[in-house]
Amino acid sequence: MAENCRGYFLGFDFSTQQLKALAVDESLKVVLEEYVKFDTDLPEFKTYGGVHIHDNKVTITSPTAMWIKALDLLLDKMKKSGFDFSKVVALSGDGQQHGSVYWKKGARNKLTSLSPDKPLYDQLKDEFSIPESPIWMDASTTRQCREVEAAVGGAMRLAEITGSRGFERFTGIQIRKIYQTKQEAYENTERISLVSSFAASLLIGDYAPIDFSDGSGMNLLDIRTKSWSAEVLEACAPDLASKLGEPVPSHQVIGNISSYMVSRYHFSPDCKVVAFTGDNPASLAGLAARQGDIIVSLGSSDVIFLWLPSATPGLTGHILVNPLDPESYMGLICFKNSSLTREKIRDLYAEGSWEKFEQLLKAAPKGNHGNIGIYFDTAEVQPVVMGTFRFNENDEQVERFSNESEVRAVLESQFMARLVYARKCGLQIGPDARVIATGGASVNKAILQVIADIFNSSVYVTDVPNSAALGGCYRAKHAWQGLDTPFTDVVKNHPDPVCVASHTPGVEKIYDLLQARYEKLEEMIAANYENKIV
Ligand SMILES: O=C(CO)[C@@H](O)[C@H](O)CF
Repeated sequence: MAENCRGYFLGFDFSTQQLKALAVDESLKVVLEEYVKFDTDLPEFKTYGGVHIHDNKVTITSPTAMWIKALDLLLDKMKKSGFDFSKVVALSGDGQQHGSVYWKKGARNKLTSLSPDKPLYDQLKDEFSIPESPIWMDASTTRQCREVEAAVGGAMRLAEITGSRGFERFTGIQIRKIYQTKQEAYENTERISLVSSFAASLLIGDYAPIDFSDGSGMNLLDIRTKSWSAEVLEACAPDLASKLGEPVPSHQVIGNISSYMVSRYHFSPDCKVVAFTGDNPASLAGLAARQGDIIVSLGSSDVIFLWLPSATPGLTGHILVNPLDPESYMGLICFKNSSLTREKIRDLYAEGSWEKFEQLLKAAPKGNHGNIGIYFDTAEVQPVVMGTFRFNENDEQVERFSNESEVRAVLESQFMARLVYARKCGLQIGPDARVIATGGASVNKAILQVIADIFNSSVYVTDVPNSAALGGCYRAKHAWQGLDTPFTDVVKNHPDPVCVASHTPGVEKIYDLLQARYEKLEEMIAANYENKIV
């Protein structure tokens, strides 16, 4: 493929709260950034944080058609801004992991014959057998987790095959619930996409395949053979393989842009579309991460992930196929109570101001006088617990802290939890490890300082917070240049991460003790509350 093309590389990020587009030129200079925020730009869907939280508080979905309308809006905004679509030589993208889209019978006929005179939304909004897509925040499927684990020989066996034990948000588990509770709709479904492959389908004008990396977040893909595990599919729902299509390597060119996009937005008909993947695998690419880096993504979910040379599945966290090298892997641990929880504490105790939040944080000493607060506004991934729990230095439960202690407590407990689970996943943070922060909250230096102190490591950022969308650009460029070009060459102009926070000498004594208390207190609340919510 062309070496030094004079074109653009475009990346889409279908995340929980918004749809983003980023484009770079062949020197990796950003030439476009555009957004559609679901709650405010598409208020007719009445989402909060891009989602619908159902009355039982554990069923959480997003309207599939909202994502379609967001793409119409985004492309129109790009067109109005004068973006030259004809210069895009390759594109890719990502979607929030685990979410699923259910195309009803006959939808493919519509998808492959779209009229360029009308928006995608007008033509596709009624083509889904399940109009509300289950997404990664859902925690209503604990029973299905245990059923699928039992069917294949236990939690560890499921982890050995698919890289994870049964997790509530994982797609295969969600499909089992849909088969059990909406069987007619399931049988009226001709294709099940992930959010990533659904987005790619809108761009190629046909069903796009699921890639190995995002497919690793389904409890369905055998992460060693990179094919659907027949026994796990059977444990979830009948005739599932025909609805999923064949998975492909994440670097695969899956086709050219659709004639709809050429006619309506003047893309070049030769524009290549590279398989879309999950948002976290895309960030691994967008950060130009290397083995040894520890990525802390601070967004709607906080996620820790890292490049792994081999698969080491366990009962904590997840092993995914690496999006940049199908023979390598990616370790990942996800936490649901993240940015929205931090924002809630900011609104409750810091008058809604990050500046006030930072002042209060500094007013409380590191270690917070021994106060520990655990804030699970929505059922957490691990443990599956919901509620707010405050403990004083004597491990006595209390109703409330001072405002400054509430602020410090939410950050210290969140990042102690992240370290606890990362260690359970086998993560070792060596003296020269780079902790690279990304995501919306990575612009908040106060938060990064807490991470540096608790992780006992320096924290770096790059100046591109939209690492997932940027990962789409980089992956498109890699496929365009040809896979015999090492990815490190493709991203050689990527800005080096900059150290923005260093560990405070001596605080490890404080946090070693606090961390040990945190683990015991979390185990105690989990024992008392596990699964009481479903
Ligand atoms: O569930 C997650 C990862 O396993 C989340 O990070 C979602 O990908 C967020 F969209």
